[in-house]
Amino acid sequence: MLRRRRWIPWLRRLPLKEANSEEREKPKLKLYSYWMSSCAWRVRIALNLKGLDYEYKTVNLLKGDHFSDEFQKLNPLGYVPVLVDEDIVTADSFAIIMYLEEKYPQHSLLPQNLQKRAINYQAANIVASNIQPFQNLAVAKYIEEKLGSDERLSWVQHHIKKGFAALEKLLAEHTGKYATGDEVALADLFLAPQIAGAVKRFNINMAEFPLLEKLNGAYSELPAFQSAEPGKQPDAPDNTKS
Ligand SMILES: N[C@@H](CCC(=O)N[C@@H](CS)C(=O)NCC(=O)O)C(=O)O
Repeated sequence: MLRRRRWIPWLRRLPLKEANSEEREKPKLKLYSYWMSSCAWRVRIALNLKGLDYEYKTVNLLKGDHFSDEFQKLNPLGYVPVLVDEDIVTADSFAIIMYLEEKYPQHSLLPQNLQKRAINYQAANIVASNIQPFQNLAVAKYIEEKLGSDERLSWVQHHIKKGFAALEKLLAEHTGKYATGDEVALADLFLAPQIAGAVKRFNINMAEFPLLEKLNGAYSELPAFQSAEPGKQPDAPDNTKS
């Protein structure tokens, strides 16, 4: 005779319990980063703001780790940063931050106001598309080889100043304590590393860019920004540790 299974109410709770323990065992996020990389720095700020723990994987750009087959499987362009979240691999800081924003919506980086949101996209992309690519290691090295080291510096400075001048105008009517108001948003994650790098690495006089200089002061007081700084990273040389 076929015996009908008795419904045992507590069994219903089992899958939920399993899901919770799986959740706890989830591998941490992995960030492929290099201490000096301004692009990885943007993502480190996003991870900190969202309170996400991650494993730091060093890709030493000066030793050429980014040319290895292993790394190029993660990003065929061979650039840091790359984020691995279980089986999802994302390269490019903008793409990674948008991915984090969707998957981990806590501490949103996108203002509700559409105008502010659009300004955030624009300002972030001025840094990501119209400034940083001109100072990128590979490009700067190429300019130096072709034209010499003086030209390398003036090339980079020219593009930083052009971008900064545009940002000063763009943000003038939107800025508050941070780029587009009194909340930290997407643009700030791109501006902080770019301004700090301009001052420390490329000798830019920020007196020409008072709005950006003021923002830089505000960023330097935020713990999420501080712990993303190059000198705080595990692969930073001892003499740069802060
Ligand atoms: N658009 C990319 C750019 C990535 C990029 O240029 N990364 C730099 C470090 S900031 C890099 O890996 N450079 C290696 C090279 O130039 O060979 C992003 O935002 O992630």
